[in-house]
Amino acid sequence: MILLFCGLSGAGKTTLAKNVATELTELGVRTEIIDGDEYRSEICRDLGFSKADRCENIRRLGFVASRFSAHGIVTIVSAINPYEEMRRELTEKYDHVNVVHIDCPVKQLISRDTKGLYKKAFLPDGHPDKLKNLTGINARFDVPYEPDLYINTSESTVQESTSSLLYFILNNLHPVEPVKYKAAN
Ligand SMILES: Nc1ncnc2c1ncn2[C@@H]1O[C@H](COP(=O)(O)OS(=O)(=O)O)[C@@H](OP(=O)(O)O)[C@H]1O
Ligand SMILES: Nc1ncnc2c1ncn2[C@@H]1O[C@H](COP(=O)(O)OP(=O)(O)O)[C@@H](O)[C@H]1O
Repeated sequence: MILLFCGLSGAGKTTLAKNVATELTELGVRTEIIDGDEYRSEICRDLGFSKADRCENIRRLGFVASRFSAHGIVTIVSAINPYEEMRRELTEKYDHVNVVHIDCPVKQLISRDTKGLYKKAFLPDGHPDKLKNLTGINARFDVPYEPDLYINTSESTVQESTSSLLYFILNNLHPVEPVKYKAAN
């Protein structure tokens, strides 16, 4: 099972992925988090934030997720994943993909500003530190069309949001299916 998170920076993706992974592990459910930020400093370090690079990023994360998921591991892809076309591509390509929209109003994100990115996006044009492509401010984010789960982190506590996610995962777990290997040629 793949949980394909999408949501703006600071919405709560990392917090909820880690919390639910802890709870699942305690229940004996094997879980893996594929975090956009983390993979960007490793196998996606060649990628920036253009549309083409973001799409390539999501393709790579989706592929890795599919390998974990094929072994019965609950796999959370925690990335902004801003384009509906990419979410659809992965949903069609791999089995048991669930889109989870981690939502939060931009006004609240600007006040959270956990990484100082929003402050940088609002710097005047021409400022050397200005962030020109922050998703939701000056770069596109497609609101997901009919996500499998919607969580608004401005309306619920971390514990409540974690519980919604945990409930969803436990109710949608699939039995492990044998992994099929294709010969490379
Ligand atoms: N311009 C711009 N826009 C969005 N995010 C930015 C940007 N520059 C750096 N960052 C940092 O990169 C993290 C997002 O990486 P992702 O791999 O999740 O992005 S994407 O799915 O490919 O759009 C994101 O992590 P989160 O804050 O956890 O979402 C930021 O820390
Ligand atoms: N209901 C909630 N769910 C998740 N995070 C929340 C919630 N309410 C407040 N927060 C806070 O919002 C911030 C989210 O940061 P983070 O998880 O790093 O976001 P992201 O990974 O989407 O960039 C954290 O400081 C977290 O404590």
